[in-house]
Amino acid sequence: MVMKVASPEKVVSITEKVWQRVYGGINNNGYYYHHHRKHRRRCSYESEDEYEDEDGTIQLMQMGAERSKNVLILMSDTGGGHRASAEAIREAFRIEFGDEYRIYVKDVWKEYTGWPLNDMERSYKFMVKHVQLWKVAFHSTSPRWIHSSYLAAIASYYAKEVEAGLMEYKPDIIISVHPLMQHIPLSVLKWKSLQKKVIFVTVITDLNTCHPTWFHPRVNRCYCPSKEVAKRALYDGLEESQIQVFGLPIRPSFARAVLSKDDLRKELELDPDLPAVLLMGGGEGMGPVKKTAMVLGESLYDNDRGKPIGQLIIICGRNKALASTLESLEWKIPVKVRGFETQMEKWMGACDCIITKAGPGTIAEALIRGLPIVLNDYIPGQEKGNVPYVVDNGAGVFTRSPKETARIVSEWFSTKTDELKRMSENALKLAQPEAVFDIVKDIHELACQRGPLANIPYDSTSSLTNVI
Ligand SMILES: CCCCC/C=C\C/C=C\CCCCCCCC(=O)OC[C@H](CO[C@@H]1O[C@H](CO)[C@H](O)[C@H](O)[C@H]1O)OC(=O)CCCCCCC/C=C\C/C=C\CCCCC
Ligand SMILES: O=c1ccn([C@@H]2O[C@H](COP(=O)(O)OP(=O)(O)O)[C@@H](O)[C@H]2O)c(=O)[nH]1
Repeated sequence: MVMKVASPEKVVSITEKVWQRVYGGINNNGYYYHHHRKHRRRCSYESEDEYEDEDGTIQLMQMGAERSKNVLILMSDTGGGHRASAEAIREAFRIEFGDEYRIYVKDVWKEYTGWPLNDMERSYKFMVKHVQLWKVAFHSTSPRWIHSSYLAAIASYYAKEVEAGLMEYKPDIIISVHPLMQHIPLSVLKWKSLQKKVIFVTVITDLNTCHPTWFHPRVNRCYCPSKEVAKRALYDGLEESQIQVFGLPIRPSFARAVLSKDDLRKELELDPDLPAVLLMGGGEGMGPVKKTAMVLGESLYDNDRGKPIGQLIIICGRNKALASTLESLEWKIPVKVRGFETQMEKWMGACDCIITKAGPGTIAEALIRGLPIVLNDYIPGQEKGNVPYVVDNGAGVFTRSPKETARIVSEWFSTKTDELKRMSENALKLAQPEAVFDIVKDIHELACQRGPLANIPYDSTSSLTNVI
């Protein structure tokens, strides 16, 4: 692996100083040299044919390029979607780049700071249960001057803790998949003069009406899952060059799933012939799941013929109380009640349609599987815009009424199978299974474009701060 420093004079001299302090050597051609080491080609500033072998024994190499790069993904379990996206990104890095990147998925706030940052999961659960409270909190914090000043105050209060939390992982790249994880880490990077060393990108996990805290003008990239979100980002002051629209990152197992519906049904012990509806409410099993299940249990049973016209799979996520209540009920139709499932691609692949609250992760996954969607609820604010995203694109319907939901599904399974098929086709048109790969490849490109300062080891960044 070779590198010639092609950056402006100033960078060369800064780098030279740091490099001399750390390793003590730079040759006349501007190549950094290292004895007797060969490495697989990774990020490179120049093409291989510009390689010059000094004397046959000295190998030239890119500064620090032989080590894996550390990627820190910042997330919080406020809902299930942020973790699912973080894991999707981790898996896509592994598939695309093997050991070139070392990935850490962390809630740094929870591990290193104090209240209120370390307790966001509980606070969020409480607020969305009292939905009006969440609505007020979401909208009242939307103006930039409000959330910026609030987050700036928290950043200065927890500066040391956040710094310790970030530096523990010596990140070359920080990826935030959470709306409240831009301002504070970016402030810390600024205070530590690490902005040139560390790449910071945001991967937005809301499909439409996202909160403006997602948009921070100092990010290197802001990955927007839809054109609607990109428009908001531009409106909020991000430059076009900062924005990329690839889609919402979904676990690669969804994109790469190959098993047929018949095989999946066998594996999951489902009825091989009856149409199947999947009922869920995000990672926490939220929304009117119980009531909907009970009405479906009746409406998917044909009383005249004395047999079911469909089967029901209910995934309750982390809502254990819901799972045990549903398990204790008597059903006329085949019903499977499950807790938190790790192989959602299989359950979705085995079903014919889905009923869910308007969680962006579940929606994006269902689209990839071509499942028509009945949206039966949404969290005000960030999930509101997901309803027109699905309905206006002909991939599903919205109703809050469990009775109406049951009627729609019964019709899809009996008299309106053509509508079910049409919606399934529309769902597949909206799907973006490759988004997560496009995102990690773009991040890799960013890492490759970074100048040599990005490769200076963390142990030497105090020297870096002094010379910049
Ligand atoms: C009138 C003056 C008000 C001054 C502010 C005072 C207090 C703030 C109180 C509450 C904070 C409200 C935060 C609002 C911003 C939310 C941004 C957002 O979109 O959050 C969404 C995430 C959840 O993720 C979503 O989950 C969904 C599913 O459930 C779905 O998957 C979706 O795709 C996801 O995006 O929400 C959070 O993470 C909220 C955490 C709530 C933390 C409450 C803590 C309350 C205490 C103090 C606040 C501390 C820090 C927050 C600073 C907020 C500044 C904007
Ligand atoms: O048992 C479950 C339930 C949900 N999920 C995943 O959790 C995420 C839920 O995200 P979404 O944005 O739909 O809603 P949230 O949970 O954030 O409200 C999706 O990726 C689901 O596939 C899962 O893996 N197992």
